Amino acid sequence: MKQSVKLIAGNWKMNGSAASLAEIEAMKADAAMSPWQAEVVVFPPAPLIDRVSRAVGTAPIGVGAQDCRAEASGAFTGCVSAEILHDAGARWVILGHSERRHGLRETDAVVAAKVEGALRAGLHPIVCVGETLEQRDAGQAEAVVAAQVTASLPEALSGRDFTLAYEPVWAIGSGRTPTTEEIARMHAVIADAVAARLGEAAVARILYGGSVNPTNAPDILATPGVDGALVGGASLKAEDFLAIIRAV
Ligand SMILES: O=C(CO)COP(=O)(O)O
Repeated sequence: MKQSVKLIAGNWKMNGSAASLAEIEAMKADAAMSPWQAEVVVFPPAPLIDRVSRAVGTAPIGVGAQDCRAEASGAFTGCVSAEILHDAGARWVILGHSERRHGLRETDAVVAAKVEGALRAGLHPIVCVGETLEQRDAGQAEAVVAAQVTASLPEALSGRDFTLAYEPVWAIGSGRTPTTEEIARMHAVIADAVAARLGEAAVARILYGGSVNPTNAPDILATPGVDGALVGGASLKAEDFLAIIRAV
């Protein structure tokens, strides 16, 4: 059954240092003041996962990684497996982010293999999909996103709890977002594609990501079919991220 609690995920991307632990402390203080209505997870760069996990302690903040290698171990210099991330304290992993699909030419098949790796290691996957501006302008957005969903989700997800994130490539870091009607429509397309791929019983939380900020978060989070947000830039400062968490 789909979790009714919304998920607010903070993707730090290639930002952060030991000084970022102060943001975790600020989040913990806020959570201790009054309970959040959302599930909250932060995704620091891999070398910070251990320290962030320790800083979180028993606070209601999940910790995840921004990517993993599909294999469990081996001669893959510079790569990190889901098992290693789990050992460091991660319980979540973002897979198929557009900055990896487009910047690093990661294919749907590679993403699907990484999802299997995440499940094997006990990490909860957040699989990202989204169209480019060219694809949107050509009227292909829904077909592109549905095809990404179909090809990025392995059979192994049947009956499992997982998360998808709709992140239009043109909305990431641009200050531009689709209208809430466009977001609602695409989330329905994604839900249909999940059902077609994994069966009617399959349900996943579907997040929206791309230029979410404290101002637009209330409308986006109230949009039908939106089960939370994947936040980039606005997750780096506790003040902004907390405003988005409190918008739920
Ligand atoms: O890519 C994103 C989150 O994964 C979105 O980034 P921004 O919120 O900075 O647009």
